[in-house]
Amino acid sequence: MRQSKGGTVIEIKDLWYTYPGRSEPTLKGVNLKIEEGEFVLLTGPTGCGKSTLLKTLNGIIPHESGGIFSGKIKIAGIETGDSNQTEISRRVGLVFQNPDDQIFSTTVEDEVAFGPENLCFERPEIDKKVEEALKMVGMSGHRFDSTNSLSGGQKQRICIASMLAMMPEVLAMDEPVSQMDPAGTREILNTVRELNRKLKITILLVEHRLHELMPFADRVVIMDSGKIIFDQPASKAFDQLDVFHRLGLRVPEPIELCHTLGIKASPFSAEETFAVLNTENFKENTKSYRKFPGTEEKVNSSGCSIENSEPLISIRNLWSGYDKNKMVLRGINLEIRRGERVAVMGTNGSGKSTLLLNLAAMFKPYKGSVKIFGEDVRSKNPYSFAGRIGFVFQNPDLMLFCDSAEEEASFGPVQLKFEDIEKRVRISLEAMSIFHLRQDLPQSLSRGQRLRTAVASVLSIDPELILLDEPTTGQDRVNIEQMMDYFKNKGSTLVFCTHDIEIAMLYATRILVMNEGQIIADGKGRDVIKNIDILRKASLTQPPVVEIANYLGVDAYSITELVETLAHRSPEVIKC
Ligand SMILES: Nc1ncnc2c1ncn2[C@@H]1O[C@H](COP(=O)(O)OP(=O)(O)OP(=O)(O)O)[C@@H](O)[C@H]1O
Ligand SMILES: Nc1ncnc2c1ncn2[C@@H]1O[C@H](COP(=O)(O)OP(=O)(O)OP(=O)(O)O)[C@@H](O)[C@H]1O
Repeated sequence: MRQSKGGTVIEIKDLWYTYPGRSEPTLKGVNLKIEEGEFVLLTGPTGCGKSTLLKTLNGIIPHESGGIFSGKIKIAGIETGDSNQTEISRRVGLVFQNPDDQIFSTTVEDEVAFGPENLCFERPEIDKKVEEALKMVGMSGHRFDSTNSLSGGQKQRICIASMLAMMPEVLAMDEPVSQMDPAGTREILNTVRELNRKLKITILLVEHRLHELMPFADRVVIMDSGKIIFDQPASKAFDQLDVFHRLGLRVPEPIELCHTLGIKASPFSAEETFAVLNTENFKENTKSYRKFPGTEEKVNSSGCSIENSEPLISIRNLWSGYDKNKMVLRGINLEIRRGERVAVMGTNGSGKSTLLLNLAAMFKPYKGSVKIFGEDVRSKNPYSFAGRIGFVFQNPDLMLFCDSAEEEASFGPVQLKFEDIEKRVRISLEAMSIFHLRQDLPQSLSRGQRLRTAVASVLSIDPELILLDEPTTGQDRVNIEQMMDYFKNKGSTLVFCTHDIEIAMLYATRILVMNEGQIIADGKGRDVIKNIDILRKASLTQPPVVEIANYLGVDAYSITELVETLAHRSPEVIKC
């Protein structure tokens, strides 16, 4: 059992860091003090330096990275500048942003055992730690699996388990749950919080989805352009909502709702919001509300005019997988028409990425048929669809191999011998807000910037069908909106996997819910999310605003709709 020592565990003084080859520093005088047992949420716009800061804590920067480093970091009693990597990693566990950068063993068991082995525990103790850590992340059944056979969310669970098996004094986590389903996210964050409380493990966690994290954090720190510009207790963080809005960060729906209604309150849950709204004062005020400023219809209400068009994709009884003895997709029937924006949701490992790979003709069906643009994929070479389908992998790094973002975006148009390459590249880089980074080496961009580079490389071929595997992970609000608005305004046919129900409700014309390789629901978002049994089966939850509407006894699917519903109802009708 760890011994609590009390006091300051992380102390960063005037930290500056410039990556090799860059003229501008990425960290510009960071000062931060964290006490033992604190749970600190670190957020900020994409590319502001969060991952860079985390890498300085476990010594990767500067010990492995090179570059120009100045300032002091004292962590769990040692100075990182004077200590070697082994000494630092005994104290600090870093969960990487990209699980593929962290995982290097071939089996799950070896991966999780690696840390305790290095700490020289006896074999029975190592086995016990592996078992406990896998149990904590819900992966006990995968102990002997190959790490290559894991889905994105399963890989993230293994990365967390590897760190939990060591029980370091400080756990630095870089978007550790970004690819996890909502139920899994909550379970794992509960576990981390429990360890934080019981064992006083200090947590510094980077995340954009504040609504998922706020119930767990003690303190919120915001970075912008390499500096810490905000540091507040979690309970007071949203008193300065303008900071979040100005930086384009996502604000939890209950807080955004209260703000829109002009109520000064920061509830995190639907229940707390209901308590805030269920006051005489509020009910009295609703009498005078007629039209709220800045409310605009955003949620998608229909699958629109596409119902009669020819399907672009037609799938009949599809069985598919990586091994013929273990089918992943089991009897999928699906049609997708031009202009639809389909969100694919469901538990980690339920087969979403595998379905997307089938839609991209990267698999041949084991049983059943897949027709893309009317052509049966069995009789076609996948390359014959080049230029017509654009696919972005869950891990964008798998598709970035050029020397600059600009070259990435021009690769497809060059291969397809388009004439207007320059124009296509510019439009796609601008659409993803990375035109200013066009000369940068993709590997030297932040995760959010790399993901947008990968999307730009697909947009530049202007494909008929766009397939994106979790395109919103690790992005701030502004970038998510910009990307999804682009597809919406262009009328793209888009299929995207996501665990983000709020984004799916805002941008998908249709939601598919998967469970154990089957589609268990398929319809308009507002119909799908009413079915609590389906949501539970697929590890999903209703968006907070819908839960709040349920509490109030009204029908609304977005903040806008809820505000307008409240405005047009007599307060007595609201079932408070
Ligand atoms: N290896 C590298 N070489 C050069 N520059 C880099 C490197 N890694 C990151 N940078 C630059 O440092 C800045 C901060 O990147 P970092 O990954 O720390 O941002 P972030 O806040 O974690 O972003 P995100 O939310 O997208 O993950 C970015 O502008 C990026 O281009
Ligand atoms: N390359 C592979 N080889 C063997 N099995 C695999 C491979 N990739 C995925 N699987 C297995 O197929 C199943 C479905 O994986 P898939 O990646 O399609 O799930 P997912 O729903 O996209 O999950 P996530 O939400 O975690 O991304 C999982 O049980 C996974 O272990």
